[in-house]
Amino acid sequence: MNEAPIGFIDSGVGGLTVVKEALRQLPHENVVFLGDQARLPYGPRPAEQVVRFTWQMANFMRRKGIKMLVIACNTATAAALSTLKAHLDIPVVGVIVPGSRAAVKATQTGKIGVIATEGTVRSDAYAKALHRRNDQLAVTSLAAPKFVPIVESNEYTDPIAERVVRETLTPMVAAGVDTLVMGCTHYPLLRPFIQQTMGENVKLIDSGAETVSEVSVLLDYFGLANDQSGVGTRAFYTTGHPGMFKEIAADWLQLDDIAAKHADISTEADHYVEDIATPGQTIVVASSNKGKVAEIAEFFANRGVKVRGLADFPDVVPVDETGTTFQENATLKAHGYAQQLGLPVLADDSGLMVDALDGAPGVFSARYAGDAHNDAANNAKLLAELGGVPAAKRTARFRSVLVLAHPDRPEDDVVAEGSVEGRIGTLPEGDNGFGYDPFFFVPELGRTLAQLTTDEKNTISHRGNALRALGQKLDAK
Ligand SMILES: O=c1nc[nH]c2c1ncn2[C@H]1C[C@H](O)[C@@H](COP(=O)(O)OP(=O)(O)OP(=O)(O)O)O1
Ligand SMILES: [Mg+2]
Repeated sequence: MNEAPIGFIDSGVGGLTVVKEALRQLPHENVVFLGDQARLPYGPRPAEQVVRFTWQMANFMRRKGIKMLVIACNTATAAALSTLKAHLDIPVVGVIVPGSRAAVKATQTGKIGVIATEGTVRSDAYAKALHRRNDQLAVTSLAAPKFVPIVESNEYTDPIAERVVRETLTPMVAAGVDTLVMGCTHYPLLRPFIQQTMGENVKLIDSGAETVSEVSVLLDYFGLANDQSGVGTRAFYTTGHPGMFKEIAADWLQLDDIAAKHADISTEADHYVEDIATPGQTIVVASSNKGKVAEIAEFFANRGVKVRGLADFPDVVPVDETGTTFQENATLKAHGYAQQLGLPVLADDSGLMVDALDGAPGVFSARYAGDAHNDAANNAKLLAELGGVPAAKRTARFRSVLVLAHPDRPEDDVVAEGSVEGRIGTLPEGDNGFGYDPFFFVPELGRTLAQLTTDEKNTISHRGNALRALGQKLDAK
């Protein structure tokens, strides 16, 4: 457990100011970061929506098996900290209390300023936290909605940033505070301009940095600190484009080997769900098709779940596909293997449906050219059958039906399906994938499925779509 990572979540790159401090104060700890850049900024959004987005990030993090969750975002802390704390059985830390505590400690005159997003200012969370400690404090709050976009667009060192900071902070300068809380984790990237505008005597409080001190205390308190020596692992995810993220992260963290990955959290539950697949969990996929198993394994790897195929169970007796529909065959396979193995089993039955061939080969896709699984023979037959059919009439789709069966609860099947539209080419293109992939051209991508990586194929394929639908059904249960 102590080697489990600490999870940091934010609406964007701002949370990296917290991660930076964590890498400095807690270098042995393993760290996972997620920035929801695709839906940024959080500041102007209604609190109810911020709560839902924050749950999606938290559920993504739970799949990574984190031992502690840091909400490295003031807007999300103000909106969602209490509900996350109430439901999760790991420590959850927000940035507002540590920032307030540091401000109370720093002020001499009792005049404290807070700059934050509209959402945080509207919630009044800082003023409340400060007044809970000392109701004599004079608190001036100011929303700075232009700061987050400047940081996210990587312009935080530009002259334009200097001007925006100067203009925004004019009322704060007039308030005569001696301590200013940077109540948004994006703002420390603008620190030089903020300090210059406020004057060198004003103490700036970095709420994120203060939070890491709190994390450090809690790790010891709960006996969760990682005793390993050496530098921990760092994993970075963004819901946006990894390119821009990497640039800012590399600059700010002074790390040049940042591997940032795209994360799709749109299918995560936007509320608390009790059972969530965590690392160490294994799913048995009822398939002897290596390509299929590899795709399903890749999908679940992003969620921390290991996948085993039938190749791992050499004694299992093959189940015949005697059904007339994908769903019948998937059900036969899922139950046949679940009974034999005594484990929950996920089966996929899939196939290609070509319009010009009235939906053939359909459920017979695997044995189109005979009994054996012979991709080359199947593709040759497909080309022969389509001989002379012009490109515009070669429309087709792949379909996948998934059935998840439990050995002891046969009535509890979860069924999901997905499809992808395309066109059958005349020459094979690409070496990845399996089956009919080299001939399945996807017009929107200008490539065949065999020209995509497994990850890319999953984002658009029938199987990927079916897996996402399955995930949603499981989360809703
Ligand atoms: O993404 C795909 N890319 C290319 N071809 C595909 C795909 N998805 C299904 N297909 C075609 C080929 C396969 O041979 C047949 C599925 O038949 P299907 O019975 O579901 O699978 P299978 O016999 O290969 O393995 P198993 O039954 O052990 O899971 O449809
Ligand atoms: Mg089969």
